[in-house]
Amino acid sequence: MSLDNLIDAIADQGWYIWDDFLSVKQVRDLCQEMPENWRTAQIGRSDSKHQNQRRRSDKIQWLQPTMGFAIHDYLERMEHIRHNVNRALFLGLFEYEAHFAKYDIGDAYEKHYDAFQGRTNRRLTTVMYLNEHWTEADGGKLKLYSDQDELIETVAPYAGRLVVFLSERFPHEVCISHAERFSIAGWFRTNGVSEQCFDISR
Ligand SMILES: O=C(O)CCC(=O)C(=O)O
Ligand SMILES: [Fe+2]
Repeated sequence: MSLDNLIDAIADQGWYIWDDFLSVKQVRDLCQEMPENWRTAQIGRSDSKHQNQRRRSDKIQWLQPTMGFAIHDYLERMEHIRHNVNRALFLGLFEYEAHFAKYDIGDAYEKHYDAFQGRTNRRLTTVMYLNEHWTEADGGKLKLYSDQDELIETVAPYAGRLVVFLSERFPHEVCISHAERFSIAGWFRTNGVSEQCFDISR
């Protein structure tokens, strides 16, 4: 698993799973820097944001490079990916935004797209998992579907594993979690204007 494999997989199939992207130590360091003040996650753009506990029940906290060394390091790694993916695939990825997510027992995220064509500038989704002792019984798997709604892959949220996929192409869901589940969800965005609206939503 490597950056070259990631680039080839995104070009060929649009998604990639990178196991051991981070070491156990790097995952632990990130967990140490995870803030405590979780906010209920929201769905949709700034003008239509609403909280919908049925569709999405995770709590989030946006990453800032100033939050700590491990977070800064993680954002640097994403910057490295952004640079190399742009160079190889000309996706025009301009910036990266990411939040920690916490799913308590019983939490889930119903099937959704991270981006709708022409309506947001999220192009490439990343999910980093932080669950060191995850087992089958803990549930919380990510299911990735094709745009014809066929199940492509079921992904357990093992620590160190990074999932990357094109935000507009793959509906996906987080199955009900039976244990506390931690992750960093992030999006590479293109710059700017879509359908005459600046998309500055978070
Ligand atoms: O945590 C995951 O596996 C995916 C989360 C997700 O789909 C999202 O935050 O948009
Ligand atoms: Fe998503």
